[in-house]
Amino acid sequence: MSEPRQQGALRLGTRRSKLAMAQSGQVADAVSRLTGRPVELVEITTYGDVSREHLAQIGGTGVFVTALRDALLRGEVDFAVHSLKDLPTAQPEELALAAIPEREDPRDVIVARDALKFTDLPRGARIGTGSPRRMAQLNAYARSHGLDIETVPIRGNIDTRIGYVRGGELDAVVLAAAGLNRIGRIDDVTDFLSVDTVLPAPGQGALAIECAADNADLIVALAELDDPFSRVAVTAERSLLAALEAGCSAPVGALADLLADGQIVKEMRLRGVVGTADGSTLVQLSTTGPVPETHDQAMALGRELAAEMLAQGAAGLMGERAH
Ligand SMILES: NCc1[nH]cc(CCC(=O)O)c1CC(=O)O
Repeated sequence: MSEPRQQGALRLGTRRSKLAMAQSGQVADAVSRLTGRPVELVEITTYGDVSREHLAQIGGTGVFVTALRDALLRGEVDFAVHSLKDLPTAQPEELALAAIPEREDPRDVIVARDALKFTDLPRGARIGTGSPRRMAQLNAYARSHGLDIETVPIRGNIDTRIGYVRGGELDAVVLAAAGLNRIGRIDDVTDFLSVDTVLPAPGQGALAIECAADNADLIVALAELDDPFSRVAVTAERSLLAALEAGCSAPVGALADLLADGQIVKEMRLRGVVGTADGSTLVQLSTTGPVPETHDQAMALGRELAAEMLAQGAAGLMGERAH
Protein backbone atom coordinates (compact mmCIF):
# COMPACT_ATOMS: atom_id res chain seq x y z
CA MET A 1 0.00 0.00 0.00
CA SER A 2 1.50 3.30 -1.04
CA GLU A 3 -0.83 5.48 1.02
CA PRO A 4 0.39 6.28 4.53
CA ARG A 5 -1.44 4.48 7.32
CA GLN A 6 -3.89 6.67 9.14
CA GLN A 7 -3.00 7.06 12.79
CA GLY A 8 -4.75 4.38 14.80
CA ALA A 9 -6.66 3.09 11.80
CA LEU A 10 -7.90 -0.50 11.74
CA ARG A 11 -7.16 -2.34 8.49
CA LEU A 12 -10.05 -4.33 6.97
CA GLY A 13 -8.96 -6.82 4.31
CA THR A 14 -11.51 -7.16 1.52
CA ARG A 15 -11.98 -8.63 -1.93
CA ARG A 16 -12.53 -6.13 -4.70
CA SER A 17 -15.88 -7.42 -5.96
CA LYS A 18 -18.87 -5.12 -5.67
CA LEU A 19 -20.49 -7.47 -3.14
CA ALA A 20 -17.36 -7.72 -0.99
CA MET A 21 -16.80 -3.96 -1.09
CA ALA A 22 -20.44 -3.33 -0.14
CA GLN A 23 -20.43 -5.67 2.85
CA SER A 24 -16.95 -4.61 3.99
CA GLY A 25 -17.99 -0.96 3.74
CA GLN A 26 -21.06 -1.56 5.88
CA VAL A 27 -19.06 -3.42 8.54
CA ALA A 28 -16.29 -0.77 8.39
CA ASP A 29 -18.82 1.93 9.24
CA ALA A 30 -20.20 -0.09 12.15
CA VAL A 31 -16.73 -0.88 13.54
CA SER A 32 -15.65 2.73 13.18
CA ARG A 33 -18.71 3.93 15.13
CA LEU A 34 -18.06 1.29 17.79
CA THR A 35 -14.36 1.85 18.33
CA GLY A 36 -14.07 5.54 17.44
CA ARG A 37 -11.18 4.55 15.15
CA PRO A 38 -11.08 5.01 11.38
CA VAL A 39 -11.26 1.79 9.33
CA GLU A 40 -9.16 1.56 6.19
CA LEU A 41 -10.10 -0.94 3.43
CA VAL A 42 -7.16 -3.01 2.12
CA GLU A 43 -7.98 -4.72 -1.21
CA ILE A 44 -6.82 -8.30 -1.65
CA THR A 45 -7.15 -10.44 -4.77
CA THR A 46 -8.19 -14.04 -4.19
CA TYR A 47 -7.77 -17.10 -6.39
CA GLY A 48 -11.55 -17.27 -6.79
CA ASP A 49 -11.48 -13.79 -8.36
CA VAL A 50 -8.83 -14.49 -10.99
CA SER A 51 -9.57 -18.08 -11.96
CA ARG A 52 -11.70 -18.65 -15.07
CA GLU A 53 -12.27 -22.25 -14.05
CA HIS A 54 -15.58 -23.52 -12.83
CA LEU A 55 -15.84 -23.17 -9.06
CA ALA A 56 -16.67 -26.84 -8.56
CA GLN A 57 -13.57 -27.82 -10.54
CA ILE A 58 -11.18 -25.72 -8.47
CA GLY A 59 -12.51 -27.28 -5.31
CA GLY A 60 -15.10 -24.74 -4.27
CA THR A 61 -14.52 -24.56 -0.56
CA GLY A 62 -12.70 -21.51 0.55
CA VAL A 63 -11.31 -20.18 -2.73
CA PHE A 64 -12.53 -16.68 -1.87
CA VAL A 65 -11.37 -16.94 1.70
CA THR A 66 -7.79 -18.22 1.67
CA ALA A 67 -6.06 -15.03 0.53
CA LEU A 68 -7.94 -12.97 3.12
CA ARG A 69 -6.99 -15.42 5.85
CA ASP A 70 -3.36 -15.41 4.75
CA ALA A 71 -3.32 -11.60 5.02
CA LEU A 72 -4.77 -11.85 8.55
CA LEU A 73 -2.21 -14.49 9.56
CA ARG A 74 0.66 -12.37 8.20
CA GLY A 75 -0.63 -9.37 10.16
CA GLU A 76 -1.19 -7.32 6.99
CA VAL A 77 -4.78 -6.61 7.98
CA ASP A 78 -6.55 -6.53 11.35
CA PHE A 79 -9.86 -8.09 10.36
CA ALA A 80 -11.84 -9.41 7.42
CA VAL A 81 -15.50 -9.81 6.46
CA HIS A 82 -16.63 -13.01 4.74
CA SER A 83 -19.96 -14.23 3.41
CA LEU A 84 -20.48 -16.98 5.93
CA LYS A 85 -21.67 -19.44 3.32
CA ASP A 86 -18.28 -19.19 1.57
CA LEU A 87 -16.36 -19.97 4.77
CA PRO A 88 -14.98 -23.52 5.20
CA THR A 89 -16.44 -25.25 8.26
CA ALA A 90 -12.99 -25.93 9.77
CA GLN A 91 -11.91 -22.94 11.86
CA PRO A 92 -8.12 -22.30 11.97
CA GLU A 93 -6.90 -22.04 15.57
CA GLU A 94 -5.03 -18.79 14.93
CA LEU A 95 -8.20 -17.01 13.79
CA ALA A 96 -11.36 -16.08 15.69
CA LEU A 97 -14.89 -15.75 14.31
CA ALA A 98 -15.25 -12.58 16.36
CA ALA A 99 -18.75 -11.65 15.19
CA ILE A 100 -21.68 -13.00 13.24
CA PRO A 101 -23.99 -9.99 12.82
CA GLU A 102 -27.75 -10.36 12.51
CA ARG A 103 -28.48 -12.43 9.46
CA GLU A 104 -30.57 -10.95 6.70
CA ASP A 105 -32.98 -12.66 4.29
CA PRO A 106 -31.56 -16.18 3.74
CA ARG A 107 -33.71 -16.97 0.68
CA ASP A 108 -32.69 -17.65 -2.87
CA VAL A 109 -34.42 -15.61 -5.54
CA ILE A 110 -35.06 -15.68 -9.26
CA VAL A 111 -34.19 -12.85 -11.63
CA ALA A 112 -36.12 -13.71 -14.79
CA ARG A 113 -36.99 -12.02 -18.06
CA ASP A 114 -40.37 -10.34 -18.38
CA ALA A 115 -40.92 -10.29 -14.59
CA LEU A 116 -41.64 -14.04 -14.65
CA LYS A 117 -42.11 -16.11 -11.49
CA PHE A 118 -40.31 -19.45 -11.25
CA THR A 119 -43.50 -21.48 -11.73
CA ASP A 120 -44.55 -19.35 -14.73
CA LEU A 121 -41.39 -20.03 -16.74
CA PRO A 122 -42.30 -21.54 -20.14
CA ARG A 123 -41.45 -25.10 -21.17
CA GLY A 124 -37.76 -25.56 -21.87
CA ALA A 125 -36.77 -22.43 -19.92
CA ARG A 126 -33.04 -22.12 -19.27
CA ILE A 127 -32.14 -21.23 -15.68
CA GLY A 128 -28.55 -20.32 -14.85
CA THR A 129 -26.87 -21.37 -11.62
CA GLY A 130 -23.46 -22.82 -10.82
CA SER A 131 -24.70 -24.32 -7.58
CA PRO A 132 -25.45 -28.07 -7.43
CA ARG A 133 -27.64 -27.32 -4.38
CA ARG A 134 -29.84 -24.95 -6.38
CA MET A 135 -29.90 -27.27 -9.40
CA ALA A 136 -30.90 -30.27 -7.29
CA GLN A 137 -33.81 -28.52 -5.63
CA LEU A 138 -35.09 -26.64 -8.69
CA ASN A 139 -34.96 -29.81 -10.79
CA ALA A 140 -36.65 -31.85 -8.04
CA TYR A 141 -39.45 -29.26 -7.82
CA ALA A 142 -39.81 -29.23 -11.60
CA ARG A 143 -40.05 -33.04 -11.72
CA SER A 144 -42.74 -33.21 -9.08
CA HIS A 145 -44.77 -30.28 -10.44
CA GLY A 146 -44.64 -31.05 -14.15
CA LEU A 147 -42.40 -28.11 -15.04
CA ASP A 148 -39.91 -28.45 -17.88
CA ILE A 149 -36.75 -26.49 -17.13
CA GLU A 150 -33.08 -26.79 -17.96
CA THR A 151 -30.50 -25.74 -15.37
CA VAL A 152 -27.42 -24.25 -17.01
CA PRO A 153 -24.10 -24.02 -15.11
CA ILE A 154 -22.77 -20.45 -14.98
CA ARG A 155 -20.44 -18.49 -12.78
CA GLY A 156 -19.34 -14.90 -12.38
CA ASN A 157 -20.31 -12.04 -10.12
CA ILE A 158 -23.89 -10.93 -9.54
CA ASP A 159 -23.90 -8.31 -12.31
CA THR A 160 -22.48 -10.83 -14.80
CA ARG A 161 -25.15 -13.37 -13.93
CA ILE A 162 -28.02 -10.90 -14.27
CA GLY A 163 -26.41 -9.86 -17.55
CA TYR A 164 -27.13 -13.34 -18.99
CA VAL A 165 -30.85 -12.62 -18.53
CA ARG A 166 -30.71 -9.04 -19.79
CA GLY A 167 -28.72 -10.23 -22.83
CA GLY A 168 -31.26 -12.95 -23.64
CA GLU A 169 -28.89 -15.93 -23.21
CA LEU A 170 -30.90 -17.26 -20.26
CA ASP A 171 -34.52 -17.01 -19.16
CA ALA A 172 -33.60 -16.68 -15.48
CA VAL A 173 -30.78 -16.88 -12.96
CA VAL A 174 -30.86 -17.89 -9.29
CA LEU A 175 -29.15 -15.65 -6.73
CA ALA A 176 -29.17 -15.01 -2.99
CA ALA A 177 -31.49 -12.23 -1.79
CA ALA A 178 -28.85 -11.05 0.69
CA GLY A 179 -26.24 -10.35 -1.97
CA LEU A 180 -28.70 -8.39 -4.11
CA ASN A 181 -29.79 -6.40 -1.07
CA ARG A 182 -26.22 -5.51 -0.20
CA ILE A 183 -25.33 -4.25 -3.67
CA GLY A 184 -28.66 -2.41 -4.07
CA ARG A 185 -30.14 -4.64 -6.79
CA ILE A 186 -33.01 -6.25 -4.87
CA ASP A 187 -35.48 -4.58 -7.25
CA ASP A 188 -34.23 -6.90 -10.02
CA VAL A 189 -35.81 -9.87 -8.23
CA THR A 190 -38.87 -11.31 -9.99
CA ASP A 191 -39.56 -14.14 -7.50
CA PHE A 192 -38.53 -14.90 -3.93
CA LEU A 193 -38.24 -18.68 -3.64
CA SER A 194 -39.87 -20.19 -0.58
CA VAL A 195 -37.38 -22.09 1.58
CA ASP A 196 -39.82 -25.00 1.25
CA THR A 197 -38.89 -25.07 -2.46
CA VAL A 198 -35.20 -24.22 -2.23
CA LEU A 199 -33.46 -24.51 1.12
CA PRO A 200 -30.59 -21.98 1.19
CA ALA A 201 -26.91 -22.77 1.65
CA PRO A 202 -25.76 -23.20 5.25
CA GLY A 203 -25.03 -19.70 6.56
CA GLN A 204 -26.57 -17.90 3.59
CA GLY A 205 -27.47 -14.30 4.36
CA ALA A 206 -25.01 -14.07 7.26
CA LEU A 207 -21.63 -12.38 7.46
CA ALA A 208 -18.62 -13.53 9.46
CA ILE A 209 -16.10 -11.07 10.88
CA GLU A 210 -12.74 -12.71 11.51
CA CYS A 211 -9.57 -11.49 13.24
CA ALA A 212 -6.44 -12.97 14.80
CA ALA A 213 -7.27 -15.17 17.80
CA ASP A 214 -4.71 -13.30 19.94
CA ASN A 215 -6.11 -9.82 19.21
CA ALA A 216 -8.07 -9.65 22.48
CA ASP A 217 -8.99 -5.94 22.30
CA LEU A 218 -10.40 -6.25 18.79
CA ILE A 219 -12.29 -9.43 19.70
CA VAL A 220 -13.98 -7.58 22.57
CA ALA A 221 -14.90 -4.64 20.30
CA LEU A 222 -16.21 -6.84 17.47
CA ALA A 223 -18.32 -8.90 19.89
CA GLU A 224 -20.68 -5.91 20.01
CA LEU A 225 -21.69 -6.71 16.43
CA ASP A 226 -22.50 -10.34 17.20
CA ASP A 227 -26.10 -11.57 17.07
CA PRO A 228 -26.31 -14.64 19.34
CA PHE A 229 -29.32 -16.18 17.61
CA SER A 230 -27.84 -15.82 14.14
CA ARG A 231 -24.67 -17.41 15.50
CA VAL A 232 -26.49 -20.39 17.01
CA ALA A 233 -28.53 -20.92 13.83
CA VAL A 234 -25.59 -20.84 11.43
CA THR A 235 -23.51 -22.96 13.81
CA ALA A 236 -26.14 -25.72 13.62
CA GLU A 237 -26.33 -25.38 9.82
CA ARG A 238 -22.56 -25.52 9.40
CA SER A 239 -22.28 -28.45 11.80
CA LEU A 240 -24.71 -30.34 9.56
CA LEU A 241 -22.58 -29.50 6.52
CA ALA A 242 -19.36 -30.57 8.28
CA ALA A 243 -20.87 -33.83 9.53
CA LEU A 244 -21.98 -34.65 5.98
CA GLU A 245 -18.34 -34.05 5.05
CA ALA A 246 -19.48 -31.68 2.34
CA GLY A 247 -18.01 -28.37 1.20
CA CYS A 248 -19.57 -25.10 0.08
CA SER A 249 -19.99 -26.35 -3.50
CA ALA A 250 -21.81 -29.52 -2.36
CA PRO A 251 -25.53 -29.98 -3.04
CA VAL A 252 -26.41 -29.32 0.63
CA GLY A 253 -29.02 -26.89 1.90
CA ALA A 254 -29.66 -26.14 5.56
CA LEU A 255 -31.70 -23.61 7.52
CA ALA A 256 -32.30 -23.18 11.24
CA ASP A 257 -35.20 -21.03 12.37
CA LEU A 258 -37.16 -20.31 15.51
CA LEU A 259 -40.63 -21.64 16.12
CA ALA A 260 -42.53 -19.10 18.18
CA ASP A 261 -45.91 -19.08 19.86
CA GLY A 262 -46.84 -15.43 19.58
CA GLN A 263 -43.91 -13.55 21.07
CA ILE A 264 -42.59 -16.54 22.97
CA VAL A 265 -39.83 -18.49 21.24
CA LYS A 266 -40.49 -22.17 21.76
CA GLU A 267 -38.02 -24.21 19.79
CA MET A 268 -35.48 -24.21 17.00
CA ARG A 269 -36.05 -26.18 13.84
CA LEU A 270 -33.18 -27.30 11.65
CA ARG A 271 -33.93 -28.40 8.10
CA GLY A 272 -31.47 -30.08 5.77
CA VAL A 273 -31.46 -31.30 2.18
CA VAL A 274 -29.01 -33.06 -0.08
CA GLY A 275 -29.67 -34.27 -3.60
CA THR A 276 -28.38 -35.06 -7.04
CA ALA A 277 -28.07 -32.08 -9.40
CA ASP A 278 -30.69 -33.56 -11.75
CA GLY A 279 -33.21 -33.57 -8.92
CA SER A 280 -34.01 -37.26 -9.30
CA THR A 281 -33.16 -37.97 -5.66
CA LEU A 282 -33.43 -35.72 -2.60
CA VAL A 283 -32.93 -36.55 1.06
CA GLN A 284 -34.78 -33.88 3.03
CA LEU A 285 -35.23 -34.02 6.81
CA SER A 286 -35.82 -31.71 9.72
CA THR A 287 -35.46 -31.85 13.47
CA THR A 288 -36.92 -29.63 16.17
CA GLY A 289 -35.65 -29.14 19.70
CA PRO A 290 -34.93 -26.65 22.47
CA VAL A 291 -33.12 -23.52 21.26
CA PRO A 292 -29.42 -24.34 21.75
CA GLU A 293 -27.84 -22.28 24.52
CA THR A 294 -24.23 -23.14 23.78
CA HIS A 295 -21.97 -23.65 20.78
CA ASP A 296 -21.74 -27.36 21.64
CA GLN A 297 -25.52 -27.77 21.73
CA ALA A 298 -25.84 -26.10 18.32
CA MET A 299 -23.09 -28.36 16.94
CA ALA A 300 -24.85 -31.42 18.36
CA LEU A 301 -28.14 -30.50 16.65
CA GLY A 302 -26.40 -30.32 13.27
CA ARG A 303 -24.58 -33.61 13.83
CA GLU A 304 -27.81 -35.38 14.84
CA LEU A 305 -29.64 -34.29 11.70
CA ALA A 306 -26.63 -35.24 9.56
CA ALA A 307 -26.61 -38.72 11.08
CA GLU A 308 -30.28 -39.17 10.19
CA MET A 309 -29.65 -37.92 6.65
CA LEU A 310 -26.67 -40.26 6.24
CA ALA A 311 -28.85 -43.15 7.45
CA GLN A 312 -31.22 -42.30 4.59
CA GLY A 313 -28.47 -42.44 1.98
CA ALA A 314 -27.23 -38.83 1.90
CA ALA A 315 -23.58 -39.88 1.45
CA GLY A 316 -24.29 -41.49 -1.90
CA LEU A 317 -25.66 -38.21 -3.27
CA MET A 318 -22.78 -36.00 -2.30
CA GLY A 319 -20.13 -36.98 -4.79
CA GLU A 320 -22.35 -35.57 -7.51
CA ARG A 321 -20.93 -32.61 -9.36
CA ALA A 322 -22.70 -29.95 -11.36
CA HIS A 323 -21.21 -31.39 -14.57
N1 LIG B 1 -21.53 -17.89 -3.89
C1 LIG B 1 -21.25 -16.50 -3.99
C2 LIG B 1 -21.94 -15.72 -2.92
N2 LIG B 1 -21.47 -15.71 -1.66
C3 LIG B 1 -22.30 -14.93 -0.89
C4 LIG B 1 -23.29 -14.43 -1.70
C5 LIG B 1 -24.35 -13.51 -1.24
C6 LIG B 1 -25.32 -14.09 -0.25
C7 LIG B 1 -24.81 -14.34 1.12
O1 LIG B 1 -24.03 -13.55 1.69
O2 LIG B 1 -25.23 -15.35 1.70
C8 LIG B 1 -23.09 -14.92 -3.00
C9 LIG B 1 -23.87 -14.64 -4.21
C10 LIG B 1 -25.06 -15.54 -4.43
O3 LIG B 1 -25.08 -16.71 -4.03
O4 LIG B 1 -26.02 -15.07 -5.07
